Amino acid sequence: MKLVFDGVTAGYTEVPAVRDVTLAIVPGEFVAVVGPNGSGKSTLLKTVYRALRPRTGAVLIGDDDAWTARHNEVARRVGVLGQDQAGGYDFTAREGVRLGRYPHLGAFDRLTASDEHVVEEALELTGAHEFANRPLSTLSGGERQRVLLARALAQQPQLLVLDEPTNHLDPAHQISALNLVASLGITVIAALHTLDLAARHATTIVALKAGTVAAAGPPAEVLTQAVFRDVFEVDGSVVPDPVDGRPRVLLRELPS
Ligand SMILES: Nc1ncnc2c1ncn2[C@@H]1O[C@H](COP(=O)(O)OP(=O)(O)OP(=O)(O)O)[C@@H](O)[C@H]1O
Repeated sequence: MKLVFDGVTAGYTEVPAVRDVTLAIVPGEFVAVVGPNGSGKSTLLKTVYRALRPRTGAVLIGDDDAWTARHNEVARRVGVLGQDQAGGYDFTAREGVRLGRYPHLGAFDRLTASDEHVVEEALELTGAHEFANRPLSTLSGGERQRVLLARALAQQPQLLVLDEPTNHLDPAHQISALNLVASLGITVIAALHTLDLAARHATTIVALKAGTVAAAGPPAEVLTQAVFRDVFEVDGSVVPDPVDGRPRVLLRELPS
């Protein structure tokens, strides 16, 4: 599914948190949105999943404006793992994942056997089946994060919006979660803090600085000395991993 930001400005006060963002994301791309704290990553994602309406500009999902299309159509197509999205703590993990099927159901429909199959598959893929019957309130941060990812997958979306999906995850689950979403072949836009993960998993990196796009393109074009310094205020280099040859991002403090 295509995703377009056309001159998007959005925010919470008179000072916008993202300004005049224009990006065209082609179907199947894995876009990592990176940038320092407060640079507007979550705000930009919120304009896609209808948590914050752009003040000016438009967000297009496929050929439809995210904000004027019928809500259910957008909900069906867009899977979301947001920040602080825990909610429903009395649910078990499995019940939480079942919520991912609701956009596909009519008002009085119940989950069918095939819906339940999709739910079980999402639980398995994320490894959340191990604690599927436990209340969400009893899960660790990383376990809950895997349930939220399973819920987004259970929706079988055409576009996945992930706000710091690796938050709370241990190294093995960080890698498996990003491999998993990349393997789906759908369009993914994910706010990521770890540049190394962005370099290894994304097809495109968008670097935000103070709410505007400082650089956008393939990882090798965006993760440059200039961007490390100008956007992140660190020194950095990208080197091939000695084992698999894929990129590794090494960061250092700026020389004083
Ligand atoms: N609900 C809100 N009300 C007012 N200002 C907000 C609100 N949410 C975010 N902001 C401000 O908007 C700006 C962008 O925030 P945003 O959460 O998009 O940044 P981010 O890049 O996701 O940051 P982080 O890396 O810390 O998660 C920040 O200055 C933040 O303080």
